[in-house]
Amino acid sequence: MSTLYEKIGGQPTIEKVVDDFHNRIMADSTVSGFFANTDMKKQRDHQIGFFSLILGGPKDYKGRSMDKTHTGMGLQQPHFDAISKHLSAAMTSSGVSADDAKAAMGEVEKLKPAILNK
Ligand code: HEM
Repeated sequence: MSTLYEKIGGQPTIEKVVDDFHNRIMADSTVSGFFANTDMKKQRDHQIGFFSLILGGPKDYKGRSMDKTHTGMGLQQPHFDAISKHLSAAMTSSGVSADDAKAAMGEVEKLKPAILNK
């Protein structure tokens, strides 16, 4: 059975999704401020590694755990919803099918308790 990572087109699609995702985040003033001190080049590498990992692709994520990463940011449900919306839109505009995008967002949804850990 092929993984979601393979189904959506592997590394090239993930790279496209992450670039589009970051453009959307930085254009949204409700969430862009959280990334004011973030090295977006490093963030790009980590996001590509992370999405590969959670979609069943190569396990070469080099970043921190989701609870450690987001702790102390005071994140609330609306922040999570905004970021999820940008990720979902980035997948659709990168050619990921509606079904595959929905399945991928299901994996992201599972991380919510760790990300909104306060
Ligand atoms: C929706 C699901 C989310 C996923 C899958 C996700 C994933 C990640 C990953 C993989 C990293 C890299 C960690 C590292 O480099 O060690 C990261 C960092 C970060 N995330 Fe998220 N995140 C999510 C939601 C959010 C939300 C809702 C916010 C705020 C609105 C946010 C703000 C940040 C910031 C500011 C960083 C960079 C921290 C730094 O500069 O060290 N994330 N996230």
